[in-house]
Amino acid sequence: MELKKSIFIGVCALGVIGVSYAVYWDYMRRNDPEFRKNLTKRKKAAVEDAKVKAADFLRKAVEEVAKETFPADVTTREKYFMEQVAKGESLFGNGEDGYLDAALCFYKALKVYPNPVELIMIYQKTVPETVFNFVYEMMSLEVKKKQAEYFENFPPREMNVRIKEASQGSSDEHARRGLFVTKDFFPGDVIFKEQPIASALDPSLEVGFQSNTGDYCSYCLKELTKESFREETDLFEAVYCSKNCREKATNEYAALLFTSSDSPDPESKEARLVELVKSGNVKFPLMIARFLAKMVHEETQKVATGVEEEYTTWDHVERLRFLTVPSTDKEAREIKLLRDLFAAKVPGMEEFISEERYLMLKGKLMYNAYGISTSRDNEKNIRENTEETIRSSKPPVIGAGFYRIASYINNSCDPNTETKFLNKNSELSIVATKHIKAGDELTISYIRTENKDVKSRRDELEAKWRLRCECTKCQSESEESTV
Ligand SMILES: C[S@@+](CC[C@H](N)C(=O)[O-])C[C@H]1O[C@@H](n2cnc3c(N)ncnc32)[C@H](O)[C@@H]1O
Repeated sequence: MELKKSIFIGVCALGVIGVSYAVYWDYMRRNDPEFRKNLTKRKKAAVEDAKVKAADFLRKAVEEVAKETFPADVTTREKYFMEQVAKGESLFGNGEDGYLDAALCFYKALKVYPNPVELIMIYQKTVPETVFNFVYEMMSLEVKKKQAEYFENFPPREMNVRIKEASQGSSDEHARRGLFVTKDFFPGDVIFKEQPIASALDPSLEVGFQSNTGDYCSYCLKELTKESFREETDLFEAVYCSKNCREKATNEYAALLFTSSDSPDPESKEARLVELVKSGNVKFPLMIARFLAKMVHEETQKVATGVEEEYTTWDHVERLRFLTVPSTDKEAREIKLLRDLFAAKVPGMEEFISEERYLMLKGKLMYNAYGISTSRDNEKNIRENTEETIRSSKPPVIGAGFYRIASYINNSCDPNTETKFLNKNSELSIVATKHIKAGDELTISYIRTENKDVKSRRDELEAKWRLRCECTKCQSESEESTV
């Protein structure tokens, strides 16, 4: 048979099969319940299959985009942005088959747009809902990926330390992290330096509280000289050592917490916070207020500038271990005060400051903070601190700071590092006191250990940190005492 003829017969046969199949299918769909059930099942399976394929596409797309380098200069970024948006529009214009590819273009456009938050809002109004959901899903996948890789990206490599499983420490699996060095250090070497996330002077040392012990910068905790820059900016009557410190404090928290006014209302919420801190000589409610204000500032900055840090302050804090602070009347008063204070200023913050979150935050700050020692005069008569859980530094301790990396250092009663405040401000330096080899864990003494035997050291650590010290010194001394 000729090739042409056989093709003709073949096509006719296919046509007949096609028509009879359509008739059969329609008949069965209307009359056979079993067939209808199977059909629904198959439809569901097809939807599921499409979902799996879409999820797979989106996951791979996020991984690929993470490897891409985007144009650096403004003109090429703009050109790239316009290209991606135009391509995305034409893809979704072709119908559902183009939705995934369209979403990828819009996601890539987000990468070079100066204000991503604004662009997301534009997308929400202008692209089909399914496409928008795909873009949104890619953004969530990116966030999840970043969170999962947190300990690979943080601390930055140049700091020569990594956060890993610790060799000693609590049996609680969440408490087993520690800080390890990636190169050798020798006694006296500064291993890394770190600025606090939040800090506070001992309230009795704030000038507005009529201290007679000396003046310290309310922002960086540096001791002030006669020539120091001084400007009282708020209800707190804080003084600062430089314009820079005043500006930072104003931007990060003071403008939000303490609105400046010539005759502050003593009944105002701000005044009540000052009174609470002052009367109890407690810095943690103030540190928490500053921390929350800083978070708000970070968010508003992000929206205003479109520039986003790789990890937010909350991302850092979330991973830190803490002990639960019991809820007493004191905490209830602090919570109420902060909720009232923030409610009037930032929508949503009142709900955010739940009892659970406040106690968690207080626990994180209290059990991770370091004492700050910036005074040049060791003999100064500094009022006894009422919040003793902070990890001690050499006296006199004039305040406390909460740090992202140093928080991970575990206790040892024979430590290989010590804290120093080399710039005489709240910048913490972790300094080697021994030869530390690459891969070794860094340790610090949480308490002052001079003239204390294993029992008193363990008792003190138990009382303040609820930890039974398992450092090598305590282990060997407790073995000796049982022999
Ligand atoms: C400030 S955190 C240190 C980092 C913490 N290991 C982590 O995983 O994030 C303090 C907690 O670490 C544990 N820890 C630190 N030093 C320890 C030691 N010498 N013996 C037992 N547990 C210790 C205790 O659970 C303590 O409450």
